[in-house]
Amino acid sequence: MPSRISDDVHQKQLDLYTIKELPESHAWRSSLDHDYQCNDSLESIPVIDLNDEKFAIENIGHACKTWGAFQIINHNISQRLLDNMEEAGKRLFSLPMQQKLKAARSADGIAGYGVARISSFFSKLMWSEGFTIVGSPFDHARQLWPHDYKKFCDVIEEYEKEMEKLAGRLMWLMLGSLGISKDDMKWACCGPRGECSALQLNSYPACPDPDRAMGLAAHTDSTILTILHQNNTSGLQVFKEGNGWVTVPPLSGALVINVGDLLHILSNGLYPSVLHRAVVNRTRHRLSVAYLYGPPSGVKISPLSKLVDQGHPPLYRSVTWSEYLGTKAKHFDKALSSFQLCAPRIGFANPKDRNSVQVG
Ligand SMILES: C=C1C[C@]23C[C@@]1(O)CC[C@H]2[C@@]12CCC[C@@](C)(C(=O)O1)[C@H]2[C@@H]3C(=O)O
Ligand SMILES: O=C(O)CCC(=O)C(=O)O
Ligand SMILES: [Fe+2]
Repeated sequence: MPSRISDDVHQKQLDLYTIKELPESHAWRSSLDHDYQCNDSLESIPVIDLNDEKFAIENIGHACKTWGAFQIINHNISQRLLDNMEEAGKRLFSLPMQQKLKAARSADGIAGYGVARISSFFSKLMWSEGFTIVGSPFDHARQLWPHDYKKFCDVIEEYEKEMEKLAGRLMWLMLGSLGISKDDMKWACCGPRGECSALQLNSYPACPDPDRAMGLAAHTDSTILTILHQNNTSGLQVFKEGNGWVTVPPLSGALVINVGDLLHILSNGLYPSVLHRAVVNRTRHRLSVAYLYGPPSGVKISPLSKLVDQGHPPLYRSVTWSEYLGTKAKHFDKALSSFQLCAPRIGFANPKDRNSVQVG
């Protein structure tokens, strides 16, 4: 695993839209590096129709076990809202750099504009910029558009509201496929939970040397589940044991669902969190919006008692979301295993370091 690197370069955000040649600071590898290649010839993550709930539960269970990710269609999020969200992201990232920096994420903060938070674990920089929203985007939006922030705030508010409903529904479908009911997990049924999520807007400008660059390095999300909207440009890849890296093709109107580390813990390792990354492209700008869904802040997450017995001891100790996020921020891909109680039954362990920098 890369250890945390603390130098100045990670605080700097270059204007990637104007660079004509890949700088050494962003060159992750030689274009001949086989570890980087992706294997798209076989299969991709399942596409599940939520209109057919009975089939959906079965298919979701299978997808969570085998891929840790799937796409959904007929999810009831309107195309209008997805388009508006994409438009809001474009409007944000196309601002001049000095304007975007007015909403920069502070050194110890979570929300705002900046390089990928996981950058500090790598010696090379990623070919992307991000904007994180936790709760209301009002303060940052006002800094970005002092006279015209309402449009952005309205879209974000509607998007967060709709995503929260969808995330709750998906959580029950995913847990339902393990035989878990609302009675087994009382904490998840309580009232409004606006504070249990974050919205991450990612922008990947066209890159002059995409084979040597990295959009967003391989990681798992520290969530129960993540709902990802990608524009019509591919870039997201998921890692499947036995297959390697597999592209998730953008399907118009579909949303990508990732199993996060907290569902990995809740399911006692039955639904492993998915390792994923974003690669970049020579000609097209890519945009993605991730809705990161977690439990209410005070709730302790541990393997669900229904999934634990003498033959299946709990594999993880309990942890709150904020404790987990803190551990992830410090230890990155060692976070999950640091909560492990004993050796896992299934094949999952910390993946080999697939982000290692090989220059040459
Ligand atoms: C709720 C969160 C998950 C996240 C850290 C954060 O506090 C807000 C940003 C999230 C994100 C998005 C990109 C990938 C990721 C690993 C990162 O660096 O920032 C995730 C974080 C996470 O899941 O740990
Ligand atoms: O851009 C993508 O497809 C991936 C984004 C992502 O993994 C994230 O925001 O956590
Ligand atoms: Fe992610």
